[in-house]
Amino acid sequence: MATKKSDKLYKELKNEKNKKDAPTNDESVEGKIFASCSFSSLGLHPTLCDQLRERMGFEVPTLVQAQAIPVILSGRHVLVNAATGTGKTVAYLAPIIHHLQNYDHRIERSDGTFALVLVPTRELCLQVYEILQKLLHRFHWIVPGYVMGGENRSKEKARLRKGISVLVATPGRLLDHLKNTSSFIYSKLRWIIFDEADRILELGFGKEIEEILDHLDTRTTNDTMTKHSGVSRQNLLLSATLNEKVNHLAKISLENPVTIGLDDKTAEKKSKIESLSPSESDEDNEDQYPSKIPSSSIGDYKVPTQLIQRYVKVPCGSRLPALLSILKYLFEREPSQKIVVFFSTCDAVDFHYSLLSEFEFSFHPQTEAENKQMFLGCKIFRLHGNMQQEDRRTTFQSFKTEKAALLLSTDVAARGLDFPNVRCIVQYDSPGEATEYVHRVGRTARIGERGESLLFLQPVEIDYLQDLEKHGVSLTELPLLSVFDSFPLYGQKNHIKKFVAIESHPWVLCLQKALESFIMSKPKMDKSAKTGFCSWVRAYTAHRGELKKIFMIKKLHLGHVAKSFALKQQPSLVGKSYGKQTKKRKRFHKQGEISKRRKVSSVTKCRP
Ligand SMILES: Nc1ncnc2c1ncn2[C@@H]1O[C@H](COP(=O)(O)OP(=O)(O)OP(=O)(O)O)[C@@H](O)[C@H]1O
Repeated sequence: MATKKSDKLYKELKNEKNKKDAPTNDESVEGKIFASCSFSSLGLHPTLCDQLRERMGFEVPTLVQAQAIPVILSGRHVLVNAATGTGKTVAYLAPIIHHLQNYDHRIERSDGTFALVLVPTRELCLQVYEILQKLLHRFHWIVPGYVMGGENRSKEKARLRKGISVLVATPGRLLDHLKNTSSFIYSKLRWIIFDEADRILELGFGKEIEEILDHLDTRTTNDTMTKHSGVSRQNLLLSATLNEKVNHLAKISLENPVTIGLDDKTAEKKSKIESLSPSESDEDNEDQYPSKIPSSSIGDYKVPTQLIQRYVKVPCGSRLPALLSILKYLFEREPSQKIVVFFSTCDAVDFHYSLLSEFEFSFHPQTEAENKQMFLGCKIFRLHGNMQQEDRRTTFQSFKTEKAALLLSTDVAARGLDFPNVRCIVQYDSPGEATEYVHRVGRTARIGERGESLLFLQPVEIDYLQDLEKHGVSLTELPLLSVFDSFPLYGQKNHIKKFVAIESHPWVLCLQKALESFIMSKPKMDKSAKTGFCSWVRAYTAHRGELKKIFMIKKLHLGHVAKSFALKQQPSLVGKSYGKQTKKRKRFHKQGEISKRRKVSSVTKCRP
């Protein structure tokens, strides 16, 4: 029951942030989303422009589209780095469709695949495929298709045999078909696009990508030559966080690429040109377009300028009541919205999903039983990599169409997914790498819309803010006590001392107690909480590099971690089962399964 007082607090925070972020003249270009030109002035075919307007509702191109489309039309290899939600998908699909529909001889299914879009996740694969379908509505002879993990191989083989002109794929399954589906024709392949290129590599697909490039005979033998002959090839790499990790991929797949958005000065210059004709864009300016990602791009990541980014400092033992209170507060402030909460593991998603779907609470204990109601009244979804493919697909589609809902997810939803009307991103478990922070928050504030994000940090993790700062990302604090104060307890508003600690706030104590009783009364939930706890601890110890110094399990009180899963047990009790699992794992490793297991666990964490 968020009150007017807290609404006022929110508005004040927002105004403060807006004042701070009000664009100066210099920044206005950066904050701008749309270009002041038309799709047709970029050189796209009139039918495609009609399609963009009528079917997609796109009147004018975004800035990145205005910059990228002419260059891609010109046939140059391209690296695109632009903030999340700025329209990169259409930026690469539109020029490809333009060329395909323009061929002298209409392309046929028997010609096989002309364009290949590689994406890191299944959901992104489906999303790109759907956009492709819309764009191809009037070009029925150009056939879109997809292949991805979790789908029926034989059905995919049959579709490939018939012929797919533009194929969207996840790397593993694509490689499988390249090796095993002899009827898959790709001799006329002209485009390879790596959407979310850095993530494809982070997920450990580097080897697969090299093998794919070898199969497609498209790997560069040196900086300027490709092995293939005949069809001219054009490769494109895109992400909001292209960084030095992509250099190797860029080197082996791109020839003299044009870089868009990597160097702010170049981007600004290009944005002023806006409608650049293909002939003006290329060869003469080769020096301007290095094949290596410039180091200036490595420091700062681009987040949407209108995004309000905040953090809350929450002691470990109060994390769960804090999460529930914030979610309730956000939905009461704006009932018709969507919120995504990110967790570090599949088990943590499952636990919180069951909890939030079942937890009832009485805000007026005097009349307890009859007055119990669901703590959150909204629809709740979950998404992670251990779910059945069909459930993943249903969740993805349903959450897209819902007007108000909550999605609990692992990083499987962090990249590229475009859910309309998501107003807030909550990062309950910290993302680790700054790149993942950027992509997670990028699920809101898309295409110039408003959005806010909230990062949960424990007091011992506060240095993570400095790590984000290094990448040009700065956050302001949300005063959590004001959120708690907004909840009436025992039928009245709290009248508590002003500077009470979070963990001793009456609302927090009351909610924690109710949560613990609830978990104790449900053996299934109790089991799920313990599993969630164990995998959470494991994930916490998996932070890499510099982040290891910030996210140190040794600094945490495991009893408080257990509390954050509403577990009353002493940590030793829960710790025993964790210990047992660790021992079991060690035995398993000794039996020579180590490499296989590592692969599985990294998949569970990274491709969750
Ligand atoms: N020219 C346009 N006019 C209006 N809306 C557009 C335009 N181009 C794209 N969009 C919409 O903008 C949203 C974001 O597009 P898209 O998913 O391609 O962004 P992105 O830059 O790839 O984001 P991410 O980096 O998160 O993958 C989508 O809902 C898309 O339909």
